[in-house]
Amino acid sequence: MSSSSDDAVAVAEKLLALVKARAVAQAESTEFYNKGIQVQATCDRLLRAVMGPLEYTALIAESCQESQALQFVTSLGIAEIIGDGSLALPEISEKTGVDTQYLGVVMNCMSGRGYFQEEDGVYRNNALSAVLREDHPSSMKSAVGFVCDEGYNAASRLIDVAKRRGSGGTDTPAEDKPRVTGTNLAFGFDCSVFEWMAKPEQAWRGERLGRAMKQLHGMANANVPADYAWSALTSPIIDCGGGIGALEMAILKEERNLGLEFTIFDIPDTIENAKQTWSALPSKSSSRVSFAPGSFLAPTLSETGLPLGQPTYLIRHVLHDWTDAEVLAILRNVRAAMLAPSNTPVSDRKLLVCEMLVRPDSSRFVRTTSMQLLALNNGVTRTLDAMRALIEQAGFVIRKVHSMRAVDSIIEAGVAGDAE
Ligand SMILES: C[S@@+](CC[C@H](N)C(=O)[O-])C[C@H]1O[C@@H](n2cnc3c(N)ncnc32)[C@H](O)[C@@H]1O
Repeated sequence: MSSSSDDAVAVAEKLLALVKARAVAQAESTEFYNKGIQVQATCDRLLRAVMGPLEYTALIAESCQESQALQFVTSLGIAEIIGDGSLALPEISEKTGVDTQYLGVVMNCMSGRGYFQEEDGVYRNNALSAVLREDHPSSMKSAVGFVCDEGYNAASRLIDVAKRRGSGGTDTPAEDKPRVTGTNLAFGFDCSVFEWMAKPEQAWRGERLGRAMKQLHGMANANVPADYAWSALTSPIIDCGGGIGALEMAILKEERNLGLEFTIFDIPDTIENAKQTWSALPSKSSSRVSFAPGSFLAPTLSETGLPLGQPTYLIRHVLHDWTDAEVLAILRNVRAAMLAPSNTPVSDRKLLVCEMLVRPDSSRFVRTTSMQLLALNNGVTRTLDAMRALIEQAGFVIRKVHSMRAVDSIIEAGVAGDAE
């Protein structure tokens, strides 16, 4: 037996032990969640041990082809076209208007990864291809569209951005580095990806991003509403960069949270989208939400439009979109808004930062998403220490860090010092 197959057997035994331990753990427990992450990492270790460096490297390099096969079938709506029935390749080709031979290669790549059930050239949907359908209750269609289009194209220009920024690491002040991103180079615009997607001609991308975020976080952060004591927060809660309010939609689904009040703060175009989205939702939850347009990066507090002196400020999935200097500017503006005079004692005002953090045992999803955030807007997925340092540098004191059965953690902070 070669030493590499010895390793593979040891890893396979570890994998079996983990799968068995997960099978007997309580489905809603932290242990069950953590074992799932360990199973994923151990499967990958097993693959490396069995395949060896050459084949494994070729697989990683060519995974971009699988990503594009996924995009090909998803954007053509093949899962919807097949529906609950079955279709032969020429029929799918005719309905989608694409070359039969190209389609055959792509479908073969997909069925090799487990998508669609194929028998004698006839395809049916299965559990994997079903989530590519728009009408699936846990659809991943927009997530695939966004990751395989903006994410993929932006990442292909990461190296050009890194070269333009030059060496110097984090010691070189961000203002000395050109503000150019992978998306800027890939799509030819020069503002932030959010401003670009808010333009009327790119509205479809902005809407797709909104759905993609909901789908990806539904998958990776579904337990956040249950694992944090939202109902104990003091309202109103100002959600800075709250987007269309995807978090509020999840939190307000729970009866016990219906006493909370939220203000969604975001750039004006996104606020218009958010208002439209909430106008179609039941009043039981929509009556709990109000809106404030502005920019958390404006040069003065009054220009930001941030609601002032409120008890709770929330920043979710925002800081990872920005460089350290930009994060400090955002946090300092939020701190200034928090310090404005009001009836709530300053010592009771709270900042919540809800973010994905990089840890030594982070999953593959966290690591690939970090690449994507970097490519999209020069965003950085930080370690807890790096995030802590920025929050403290901006004048906050961290009170608690909550881990959840999710890729996100929640950092609770107050204003540093006796600021009143
Ligand atoms: C990744 S999304 C997160 C949305 C939301 N917090 C969530 O978790 O679903 C980042 C949000 O930051 C908003 N944003 C970007 N630049 C902004 C600015 N200068 N001021 C306020 N919001 C901004 C974007 O419009 C977008 O909605």
